[in-house]
Amino acid sequence: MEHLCFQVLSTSFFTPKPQIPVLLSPGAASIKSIHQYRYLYLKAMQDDKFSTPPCDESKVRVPHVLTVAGSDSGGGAGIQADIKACAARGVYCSTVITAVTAQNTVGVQGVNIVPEDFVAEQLRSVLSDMPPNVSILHHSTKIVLGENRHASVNWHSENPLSKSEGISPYKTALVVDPVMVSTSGHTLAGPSILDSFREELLPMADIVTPNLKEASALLGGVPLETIADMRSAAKAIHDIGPRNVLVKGGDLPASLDAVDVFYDGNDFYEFRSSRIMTPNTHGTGCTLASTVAAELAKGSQMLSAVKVAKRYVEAVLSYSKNIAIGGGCQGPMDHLLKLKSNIERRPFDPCDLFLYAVTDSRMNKKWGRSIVDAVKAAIEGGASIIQLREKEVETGDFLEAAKACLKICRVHGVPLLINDRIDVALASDADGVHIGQSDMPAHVARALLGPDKIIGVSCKTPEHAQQAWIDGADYIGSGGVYPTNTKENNKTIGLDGLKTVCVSSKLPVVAIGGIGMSNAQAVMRLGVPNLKGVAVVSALFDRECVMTETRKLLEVLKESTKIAK
Ligand SMILES: Cc1ncc(COP(=O)(O)OP(=O)(O)O)c(N)n1
Ligand SMILES: Cc1nc(C(=O)O)sc1CCOP(=O)(O)O
Ligand SMILES: [Mg+2]
Repeated sequence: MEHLCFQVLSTSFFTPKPQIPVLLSPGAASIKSIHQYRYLYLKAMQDDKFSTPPCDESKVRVPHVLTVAGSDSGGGAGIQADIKACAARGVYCSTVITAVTAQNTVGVQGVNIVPEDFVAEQLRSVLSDMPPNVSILHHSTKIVLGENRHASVNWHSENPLSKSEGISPYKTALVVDPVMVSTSGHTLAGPSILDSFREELLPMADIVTPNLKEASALLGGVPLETIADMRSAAKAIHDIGPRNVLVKGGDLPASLDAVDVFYDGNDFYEFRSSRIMTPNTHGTGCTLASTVAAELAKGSQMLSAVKVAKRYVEAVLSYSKNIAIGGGCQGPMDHLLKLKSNIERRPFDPCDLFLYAVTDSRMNKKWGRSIVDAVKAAIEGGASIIQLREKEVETGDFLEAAKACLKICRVHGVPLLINDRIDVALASDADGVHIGQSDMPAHVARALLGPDKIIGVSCKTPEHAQQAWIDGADYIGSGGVYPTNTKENNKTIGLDGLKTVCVSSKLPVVAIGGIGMSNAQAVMRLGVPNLKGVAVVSALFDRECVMTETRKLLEVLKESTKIAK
């Protein structure tokens, strides 16, 4: 049986309804299925039964891609790639499975094609209930044209919908990514299937995204070796009927960059990205098409959708270039890079607050040391968490310092927080922030930083502490326990004030303000269970040797825990 895998994205251009992207990604189904799909889809567009159910104003509609695709048991391509790419791009993805493959990084061990009727049933299920709410409905289908590909060759003439006025199938845009030749070089479609592909699918497509080999196959085997060849190919494929063509040049010989050529029928656009040397390229085609679908689902125009998809695939490839999944020669990518970077971070442990070193730009200047040197020394001395409190440093320098400090902190497993500056924390990917009562509200910081980053909030009263909990803080900094010269006009709350804050909250607390060798034990002996440590500036950094002072303070703190026991 000859197979032609292709990836299709369809977008409705019914006016005044917004676009509906539909992505067709690698998988298996018969040609009949795509016609059934289009029939159902078009029906959904006009039939009351399928029309969007009422949605009350308070509910939020999400962009939705329906992927009709094959399952890749290895998780790198097909349905799995589409779901992950859509999730990563913030788009809901429902699925119709057209084939189940047994495959891994070594190869494909088996394919089990889902019966056509059951593909159609899945389509009906999704389309009838999760419906053509036209502004957000997206479909994604990856199909293999099977033996019975001729079954619906005359679909257009047979299907009354295709002829009825205003419901031309051409009003539903379709993007086709032909997977005739896989990234691994396997030919997935024989020559006889190409006619049906050219005659039936390309003319319906709004974008077709072949790689070089596929573009060549579509054009009867013309050699494609230069960017000029790619332009000619894009134009020739465009002449077959799709509204837009993206010829992917990943395999272009003698090119340092990966160059893709996009042609919209009027203009050519070249997308260049640096070539990422990695064996982990399985699923790039699916991912590109899924991302185009997802971006269209969000309302992008085609050119912007392609641009964003290119950037996303490049970022995923770069992130995944050294990951090891499976023992075969072509590994998958890891689409959820943003979530992944959060997983790599060690979760916050309240015991991290034990010896909390807070840097100070004036003190570093006074002692002629860089922020990075100050942080290194504090970590060597045993600081368990670092806060960069650099009030007088330019933003660019602060960011560079934060990135450099983060590298050191990660090596030692010490969390790095940024004082006040959510932007610097985000840009440097620091572990979190410390904010005060006059800084950005903690709930806003939480919304910006996401669920994983550490947020500390300064609290002088039980009310502050209660609000910090409500706002999603991870810990409280409470002080000034003693008078301090480091922070101007700081109100001293004393040990009693500290205790009041501690007992009014379940959040872990770190004490701050005027704390050093001479009084750290008194603070720790307060004996409230959620008081986890002391935060110190001048007693560490307004000293000649930061490492020695940190070490000495650590010993004092350890002593205090022994005494407490
Ligand atoms: C651990 C810790 N606790 C309290 C503070 C003070 O924060 P804030 O009130 O925002 O004052 P500034 O540090 O921004 O001057 C802190 N930085 N760290
Ligand atoms: C940054 C800061 N916040 C305080 C608060 O009371 O919230 S006290 C303070 C300064 C702490 O510096 P030192 O350890 O040199 O006294
Ligand atoms: Mg502040």
